[in-house]
Amino acid sequence: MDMAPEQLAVCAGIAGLANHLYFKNNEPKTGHWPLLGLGLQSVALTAVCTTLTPANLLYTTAVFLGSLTTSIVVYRLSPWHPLAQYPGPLLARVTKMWGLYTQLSTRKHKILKRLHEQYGDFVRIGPNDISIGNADAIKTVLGAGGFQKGHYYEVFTDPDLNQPNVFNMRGDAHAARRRIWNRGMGPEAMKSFEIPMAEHIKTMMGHLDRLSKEKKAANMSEWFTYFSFDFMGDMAFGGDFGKLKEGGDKDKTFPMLQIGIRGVATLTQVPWFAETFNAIPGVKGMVRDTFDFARKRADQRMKDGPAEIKDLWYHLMDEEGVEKVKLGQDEVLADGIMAVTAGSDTVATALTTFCWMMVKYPEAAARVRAEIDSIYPDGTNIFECDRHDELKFTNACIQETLRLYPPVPSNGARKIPPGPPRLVAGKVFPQNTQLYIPPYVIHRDERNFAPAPNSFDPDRWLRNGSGKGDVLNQMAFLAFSYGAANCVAKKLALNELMMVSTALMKRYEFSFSPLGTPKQTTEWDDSIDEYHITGVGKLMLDVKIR
Ligand code: HEM
Repeated sequence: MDMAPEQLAVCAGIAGLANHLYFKNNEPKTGHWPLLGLGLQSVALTAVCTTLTPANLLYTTAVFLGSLTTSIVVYRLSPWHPLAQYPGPLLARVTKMWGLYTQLSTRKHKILKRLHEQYGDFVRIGPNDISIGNADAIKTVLGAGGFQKGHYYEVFTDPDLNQPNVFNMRGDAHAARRRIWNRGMGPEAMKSFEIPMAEHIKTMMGHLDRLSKEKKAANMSEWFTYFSFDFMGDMAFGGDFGKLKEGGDKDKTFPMLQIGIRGVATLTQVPWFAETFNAIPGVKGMVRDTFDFARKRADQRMKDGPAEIKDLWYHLMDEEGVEKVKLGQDEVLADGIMAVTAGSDTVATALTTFCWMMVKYPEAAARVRAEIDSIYPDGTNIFECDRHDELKFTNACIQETLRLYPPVPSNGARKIPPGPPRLVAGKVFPQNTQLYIPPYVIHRDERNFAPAPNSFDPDRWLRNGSGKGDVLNQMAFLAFSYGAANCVAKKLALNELMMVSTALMKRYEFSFSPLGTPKQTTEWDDSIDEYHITGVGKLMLDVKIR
């Protein structure tokens, strides 16, 4: 057949529309097969309708893809789209490329805050994605009977191991894995983890003492990263990674890890591309190298066998022999890697920000020190967590730090399940809508925390909403998320934050070093990068032993 160009255009146009209809109802799970399918359709259309020459192929492809793209764009912007009533940036409503841009910008939390100020509680931040800035949605979305994690989380799987982990499992599988984790986070475990925690803090303080004597500034974000990473090694694999001992990162674990985590965070916006990306030669090998530190520790752990302190490996491998079905080694390794990535930057960011706050607000620091001195007068039992509850103001400062700078500022999305539309905070959402409830936005909303939601006011936690004009909505504190998939290690993380801060505030006075440390709040805000979790830039402090 040799069609006229107009007839060919009509056929290619119809094929484009048909493809849109198909993809609308069958969301692709990979990128390569649909892309290959589109390419083959162009070739087939050209060959069937006319002579297969490069010029004809180009013409058919242009019309075919043009029709497909136009159809998608028009539908997504049209009043017939089920999310048409929700406002948002034009580009976000049309394409996930906008989400990709926000993720790559590392400023997603700030962008979302600005958008909520502009558009209100419900903002369309993707063709099928809504960000909710209203705390009334928390229980429905994240609480018991809430929604399961969306596509966003699927990419948090190491392609080399190809095993899901507690972070991206759903439903019964997630509940079963959480049960094991919860055993590893019980009171007995909390007590035993105090030992390696204290040892690492002492090692870190050795370095700080040295820097103090040499009158050299300490990069606190670096020291806290070494601390949290080493401690996660103990907690997950029964042994640290040696970063604090060596006082550096000679084998360059962190730059590799940073690239890996940032890459995954980017893929959350285009999960269908993850499998394609991982199929690129060399990618799996790169991932393997990135997490080699964990593999080495796991190998060592298997050689060593269980130690007195029961680590996560002990529980997940069921070395106690209480589970009916045992997990495989790769499944355990996947969770171990997840523990290290989930528990390192989060804790390091929180500690660094706390330190920054203590230098920025010297009156608060003086009150923290006075409180610590009153509970631990001679400092001998400073590493015992039992009396942390008595440090009311110190706890309030940590809470306020986590409120203003939640280490997971935007969180991932939950997805409305197949079936009828669901009501969330008075609005209706159709199946497959991805819903975000960003902590950074919720925490800085005066309906939840007033007065001055953007200011550091630790006393708000002590007043507990009782002051004139005070609002303190405990339900809206999302630093550790909420519900069945909240932070499994919340207690452990708080123990770390309290133990480090009490020990350091007891022993040292900190001040901003002249070496380019962010001193203004805006500068500090700008030093924080979001890539699902967050990382902070350098915090150079001069350290004086008290
Ligand atoms: C200040 C420190 C920490 C903060 C603020 C924090 C915050 C969070 C948040 C907000 C989530 C939910 C994320 C989401 O749904 O996208 C989460 C989940 C999780 N966190 Fe933490 N975290 C901290 C420390 C830790 C530590 C030390 C560990 C150590 C193992 C850890 C392990 C996990 C795991 C495994 C999950 C996934 C739980 C699940 O999906 O069931 N976190 N964390």
